[in-house]
Amino acid sequence: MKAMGSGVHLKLSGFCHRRTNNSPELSCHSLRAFTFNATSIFHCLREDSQRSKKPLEIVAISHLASAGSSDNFTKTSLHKPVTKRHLNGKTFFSTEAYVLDGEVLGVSSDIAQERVGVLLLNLGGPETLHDVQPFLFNLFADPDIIRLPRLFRFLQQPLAQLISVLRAPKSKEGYAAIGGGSPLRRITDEQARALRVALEEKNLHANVYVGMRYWHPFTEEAIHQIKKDNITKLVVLPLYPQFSISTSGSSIRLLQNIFSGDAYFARLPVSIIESWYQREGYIKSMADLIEKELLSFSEPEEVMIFFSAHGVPLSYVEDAGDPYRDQMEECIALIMDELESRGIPNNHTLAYQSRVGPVQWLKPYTDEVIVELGQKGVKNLLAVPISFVSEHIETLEEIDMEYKQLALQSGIKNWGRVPALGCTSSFISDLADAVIEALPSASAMSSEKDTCRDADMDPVQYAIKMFFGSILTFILLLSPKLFCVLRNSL
Ligand SMILES: C=CC1=C(C)c2cc3[nH]c(cc4nc(cc5[nH]c(cc1n2)c(C)c5CCC(=O)O)C(CCC(=O)O)=C4C)c(C)c3C=C
Ligand SMILES: [Fe+2]
Repeated sequence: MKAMGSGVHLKLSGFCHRRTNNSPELSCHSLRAFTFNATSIFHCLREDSQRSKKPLEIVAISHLASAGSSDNFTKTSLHKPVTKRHLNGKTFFSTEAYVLDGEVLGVSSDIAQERVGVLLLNLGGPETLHDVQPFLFNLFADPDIIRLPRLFRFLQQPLAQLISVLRAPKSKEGYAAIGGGSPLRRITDEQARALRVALEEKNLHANVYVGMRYWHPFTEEAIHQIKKDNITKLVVLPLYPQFSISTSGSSIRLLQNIFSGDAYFARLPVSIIESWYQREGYIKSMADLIEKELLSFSEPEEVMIFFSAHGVPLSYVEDAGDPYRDQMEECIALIMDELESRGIPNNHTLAYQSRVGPVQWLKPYTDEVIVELGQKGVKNLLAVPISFVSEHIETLEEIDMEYKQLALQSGIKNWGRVPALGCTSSFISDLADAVIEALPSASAMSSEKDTCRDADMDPVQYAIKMFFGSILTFILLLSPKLFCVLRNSL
C-alpha cells in the first residue's frame, strides 16, 4: 500500500477500504476486523519510514464526533491520539482516524451507532465481617490463586473451604481494625463514576461497569447488565497497573469463559487493556503523590522511598511466566526516573508484602526489609503501595498499622505513607485516555470454544467430585503435622 503524499510504502496487510453510511462522501479504511491495535500500526508505519529513510508524519485522532467546518488539527506524538471534532472540513462520525501527511489513512467504525461500555475489573472485598469467610472461599476456589496440578483440580473447592475457614479469624481481625469491612466497592464505584465523567469530557459517552472477582458486584452481574444495555463495543480495564496471572489474568480468564458460552459476547468487539503501569499519566500521578508526601518530612532528601507491592508465589514468576515482577520493577524505574527529572534523587527500594501459605513468595519480604533498613540506620521511610490504586486492607491495616509499628520498633523515626491514587483527577483522566486509545483495537474475543466450567457440569459428576475431594481433604487433615503447618502459615 502506498501512503498518500509521502511516497512511503506501508506494509499494512489486511488494511481495507470501506464506505460508511453516515459519511458517504468519505472513503474509509476500517481497522475493525484486524487484531493489531493502533500502537502496532504506528510501529509498523514508523519502521517503514525508518527503513525507507523518508520522513513520516502520523497523526492519530480519536473520537471524531460530527463536525462541519474546517479546522487545523494538532499533530501529536505517535502514542497520544487527540480528540478533535473537525478535520479538513470533512464530517466524521467515527471513533478514530489515522492521518498521514495530512491525508486520512483510516477511519474506523461509526461512533454514532456504537454503545460503548467500559468494564472495570477489580478484586472485591468483604463488606461486613460476616462476608469474610465466603469471600475467602471465592478467592481460594480460584484456580489462578491456588494453582493445583490438573490431576488434583477436584480438590480445589474442598481445599478452598478448608483454607478459608482456617484463614478467616486472622482476616476478620484485619477487617475489624479498618472499620469492619473492605472499602474497595465504594472506592471502585467512585472511580467508575469519575471515569464516566472524564470520558464524557473527552467526547466519549460510555457506560462504566464494575465487575469484582471475589465479591459483589460480581463480574457475572456486570456482564449481565452489559448485555441488557446492548453494549456494542467494550473496553475491559483491570484496575491493577501491573499484570499478574493471579489478578488481571484471573479476571480475564473468567471473562473468556463467560464470553465463550454466549453468542452475544462471542461477537461483541472487546478490547482488553492488560496492564498500564508504563502510562505516562499514571507514572506522573504516582510521582505527584510521592513528591507531595515527601514534603511532610522535615528533611525530604533524607527519606528512603519504600515501594511495597502485593506479593505472588515465586512459582508464578519462575515457572508460570507471570510478568508481574518484571512489570513491577519497570514501573518503579519509571517513577524514579520521573522523580529524578524533577530533582528528587532519593534512595528507594522495593519489597513484597501480604504473603499467604507455606510456599515461597517473591522476595524480599516487606517486613524483613523494614527491619534491615532500621538496622542499617535509615531514619526516614516513606511507604508507597504500588500494586493497587485504591485503599484496602493491605494499605489501611498491614502498612498503616503492622508495618508502621514494626518500622518504629526497628529504629525508624519518621514514617509516612503515600495514599492510593483513588480518584486523583490526573490519574482518572489518563485511564480515560487509555480507554479511548484501546477502542480501535476492539475485536470479537471468543472463538466459541467449549470450556468446561463447574457451573456447566452434570450435577451427578459435580457431586461425585465434591464427595471424593472432601474425603481426600479430610484424610489430609488427619495428618497432624500437615494441619499444624497449614494453620501456622495461613
Ligand atoms: C496486585 C495485587 C494483588 C495480587 C498480585 C494478589 C495476589 C494474591 N492474593 C492472595 C491472597 C489474598 N489476598 C487478599 C486480599 C487482597 N489482595 C489484593 C491484591 C492482590 N492480591 C487486595 C487489594 C486485597 C484486599 C481486598 C480488600 O478486602 O480490601 C486476601 C484477603 C485478605 C487477607 O486475609 O489478607 C487474601 C487471602 C493470594 C494467595 C495471591 C496470589 C496467589
Ligand atoms: Fe491478595
